[in-house]
Amino acid sequence: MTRILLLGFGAIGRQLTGLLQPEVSSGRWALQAVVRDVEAHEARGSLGVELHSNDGSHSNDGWRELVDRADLVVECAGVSAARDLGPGVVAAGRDLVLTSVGALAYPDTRAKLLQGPGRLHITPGAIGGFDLLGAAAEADGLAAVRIRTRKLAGSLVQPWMSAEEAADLRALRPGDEPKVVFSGGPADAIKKFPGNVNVAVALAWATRGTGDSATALERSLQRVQVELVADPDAELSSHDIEASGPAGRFRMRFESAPSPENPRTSGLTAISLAHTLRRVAKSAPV
Ligand SMILES: NC(=O)C1=CN([C@@H]2O[C@H](COP(=O)(O)OP(=O)(O)OC[C@H]3O[C@@H](n4cnc5c(N)ncnc54)[C@H](OP(=O)(O)O)[C@@H]3O)[C@@H](O)[C@H]2O)C=CC1
Ligand SMILES: O=C([O-])CC(=O)C(=O)O
Repeated sequence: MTRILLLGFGAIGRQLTGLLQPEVSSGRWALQAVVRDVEAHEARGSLGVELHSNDGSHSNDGWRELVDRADLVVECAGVSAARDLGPGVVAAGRDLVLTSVGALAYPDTRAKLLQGPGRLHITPGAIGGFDLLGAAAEADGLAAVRIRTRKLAGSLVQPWMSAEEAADLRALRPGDEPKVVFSGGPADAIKKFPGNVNVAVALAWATRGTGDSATALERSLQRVQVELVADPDAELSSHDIEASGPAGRFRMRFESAPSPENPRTSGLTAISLAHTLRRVAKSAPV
């Protein structure tokens, strides 16, 4: 039996649990999750997942023990949790699947996550086409890579925004002009919008090309251009990717149904994560 430990059990963790029922109900995989408030999660329904607390009252030893007992750890909690707890997972020799890929934009976290001995797996999440983009980048075939993400204005309000900025976003109504809330590189974007632009860092990862992963990603993060748009007419989140260079010109658009539990998260993220887990489990018995 493969023991999978989820870090976080929100919209993605819960949808993922449903998607993994074939493996779970056949007894091949067992799921545990680390949450901050076990009672609150039990009230929402534990979906057959064994819940453990990470509310700060438990010693780090409790978390470490869970990691040691797991075959694979899957982060789906957020950039901050990924930065705090991810490095310890790979240092303990466990494989880690990262959903909050934005954690890789921080040089210190990136170095630790890529250091091993546990292996780091990146899920493409709410976007795709990484096979094509990765191949083109490896052949030095890309000179420019852009992503434009559109989301409902309310889902882009951040704690650091002034009351006026937040109110302006919330006041956007269908028919109003879309508002560009960020334009720049993925590293700055993820600092400002940690729950919205993990895809931009994942795109940089996919197009890093060859060579040492940390250095290649650093270069790739400089190349990717991000635009984040509050779109009052958006019914779904969308991601438009354009990559061009000697290999050609590639355009892709992703518009997935929202997560059933969190309208700011694309439902494709958990679907993609389930696929990543199956691929990881097949490539190496964890
Ligand atoms: N790569 C991609 O394409 C995408 C990546 N993401 C990433 O996935 C993350 C999760 O998304 P989603 O499931 O929609 O978000 P949710 O807010 O629905 O769920 C996140 C869960 O993680 C829990 N959590 C946060 N920190 C910790 C911690 N230290 N220990 C234990 N649990 C913790 C939260 O607990 P609590 O309820 O106590 O707050 C919450 O239940 C996003 O923040 C984003 O970083 C999201 C969308 C796409
Ligand atoms: O779910 C999405 O559409 C993308 C997202 O939030 C992220 O990349 O952080």
